[in-house]
Amino acid sequence: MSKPTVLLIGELTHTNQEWQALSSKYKLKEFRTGKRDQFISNLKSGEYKDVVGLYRSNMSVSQTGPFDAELVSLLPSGLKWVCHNGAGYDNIDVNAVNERQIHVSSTPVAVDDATADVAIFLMLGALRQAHISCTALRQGKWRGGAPLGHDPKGKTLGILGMGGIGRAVAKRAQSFGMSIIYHNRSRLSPELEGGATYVSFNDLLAQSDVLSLNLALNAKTKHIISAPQLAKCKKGVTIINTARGGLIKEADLVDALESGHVEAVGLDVFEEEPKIHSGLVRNDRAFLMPHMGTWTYETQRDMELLVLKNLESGVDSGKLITRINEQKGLSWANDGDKSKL
Ligand SMILES: NC(=O)c1ccc[n+]([C@@H]2O[C@H](COP(=O)([O-])OP(=O)(O)OC[C@H]3O[C@@H](n4cnc5c(N)ncnc54)[C@H](O)[C@@H]3O)[C@@H](O)[C@H]2O)c1
Repeated sequence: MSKPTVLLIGELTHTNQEWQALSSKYKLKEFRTGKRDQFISNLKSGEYKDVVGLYRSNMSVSQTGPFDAELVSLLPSGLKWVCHNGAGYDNIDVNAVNERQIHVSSTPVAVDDATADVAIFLMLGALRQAHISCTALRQGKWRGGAPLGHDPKGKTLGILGMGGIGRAVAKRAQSFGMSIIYHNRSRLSPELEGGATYVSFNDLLAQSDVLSLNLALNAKTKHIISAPQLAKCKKGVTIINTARGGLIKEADLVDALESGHVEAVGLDVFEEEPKIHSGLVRNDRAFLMPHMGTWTYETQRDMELLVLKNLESGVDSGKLITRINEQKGLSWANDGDKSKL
């Protein structure tokens, strides 16, 4: 029997050996570099017609563009497994893949600690308005007139989206002496809540001293924080976003920051990356990072390994380890015991 064919899209950084080792049981194809036009032409020419599973990532969007309805419609008819590197997968049209019954995995869990670390880093940086003193120091101005910052101790941290990362942020923030409230699609079990208090969305806005966004971006959550929600926040609130830029209407956030209603922000993600609203760049009370949530050796390797494990598990046993939420419970997408993460 011939070996199944799998396709790598984009580069691997830490697991090239593991990928090559798969050649013992699969035929390997690669599209590491190139552009969308070329990828589409390869699809149309039948170069990938035998591919049953593929590896892609948030980074490989620069090679193929998003897996939108156009691209999904051109994927080989025998393709069953799309294994995605990234906890967020807003660059995959979930309706289009579901219509074709293509199974999709992402990389939750592996990203939790590193992204939560960045959320805490941004929170402390924003509370201290660290941008001002760090910039002044390099300009030879020592503290440069930096204002006094704020301690996290005794403050209320509100978490919107209490999934893997939200819970990891909560755990860290508790050790700073913060009280934690959260809002989620559904209330968690006491075990998962870990001492955090479930509140309504409006109460979350009204009671948080620091508001951390930790939910996925989709049609329902786009601009979930814009002018009306910002108006409901406490005056002087600090806003942290490590999830996706499109959750916040950036122009409204800039207005609220300039008026002082929002005292400081800590942002890792932006509405039109890599473009950043000029009102954020010029504001000293904005502590900014260029989407570095999972940017560590250990986490990047763990994520790549998890994608390869999903690919193997899909192709070899017909089950994914970390299937995307939108496919859980669908009759054609049953992972049995495997979907436990
Ligand atoms: N900055 C980075 O580098 C980086 C790294 C990893 C993940 N992320 C982003 O972080 C997001 C969260 O990741 P995760 O692994 O914790 O996801 P997750 O699926 O474990 O958790 C998301 C939570 O949000 C909740 N939620 C969804 N819609 C909601 C709504 N309208 N209101 C309230 N809660 C809602 C869900 O119920 C779930 O509990 C990802 O979607 C991804 O976009 C960013």
